Amino acid sequence: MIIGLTGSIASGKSTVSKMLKELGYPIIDADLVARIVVEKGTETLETIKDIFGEVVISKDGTLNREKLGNIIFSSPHDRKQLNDIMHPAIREEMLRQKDVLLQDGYDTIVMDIPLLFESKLQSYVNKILVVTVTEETQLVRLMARNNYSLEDAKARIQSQLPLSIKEKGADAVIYNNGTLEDTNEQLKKILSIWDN
Ligand SMILES: CC(C)(COP(=O)(O)OP(=O)(O)OC[C@H]1O[C@@H](n2cnc3c(N)ncnc32)[C@H](O)[C@@H]1O)[C@@H](O)C(=O)NCCC(=O)NCCS
Ligand SMILES: Nc1ncnc2c1ncn2[C@@H]1O[C@H](COP(=O)(O)OP(=O)(O)OP(=O)(O)O)[C@@H](O)[C@H]1O
Repeated sequence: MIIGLTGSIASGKSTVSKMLKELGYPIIDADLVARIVVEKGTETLETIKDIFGEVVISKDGTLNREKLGNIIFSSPHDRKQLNDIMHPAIREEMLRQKDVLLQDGYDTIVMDIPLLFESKLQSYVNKILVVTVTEETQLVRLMARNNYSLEDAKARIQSQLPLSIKEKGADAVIYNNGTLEDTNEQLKKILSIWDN
């Protein structure tokens, strides 16, 4: 079974992903894959440089993530351009990692895909698990974790589909406003139902 783990920025995907890893599930992390495909020397990074200019490349030749993030999170047009460049490479690498895990004998794999709904990847997974929080909780945690201003935090939240829509498209929802123990209990209950 392929579980698609998603939510929105700072809703708690990585937190739940860590819990899944501790329970022995292999994880394919789209955000990590998104870092692999733009490593120094990749074709994808060259294309990003051609489109967005040297301004998004640091002195050591690596991607200046903060500069590119500031550009794309405030411009839907630039964000679409970046997605068109990066998403095919991300999908290819995620599917490669999935095949390796299936060959290694895993029968349940977790794909942590923040943009599962935005990129219409529902057909890549068998079950969709959405981690959701209230907007207030999301803002507070995002600003605390990344030291973003309220404006930057809101720009990033608004660059993704609302959690209310994702909850409707989920096979199961984890409400992550409480304690980590509470979230863990919800996760284990969902897995016990799915694993039967
Ligand atoms: C623009 C980049 C370089 C900024 O890097 P930075 O380290 O500052 O942010 P990070 O990667 O941790 O992403 C922050 C949050 O934004 C989300 N996010 C990333 N890209 C996008 C996007 N194109 N649209 C909406 N949300 C996004 C991430 O899932 C995460 O929740 C980076 O976000 C990126 O490469 N984005 C394009 C690739 C992508 O779409 N990744 C999502 C995989 S599903
Ligand atoms: N139940 C919780 N109680 C308190 N803090 C939490 C809880 N869940 C997550 N957090 C904290 O909130 C922040 C966001 O959580 P996390 O990084 O798991 O979200 P995410 O969805 O993976 O975010 P991103 O999409 O940006 O990677 C982190 O600092 C995390 O430690």
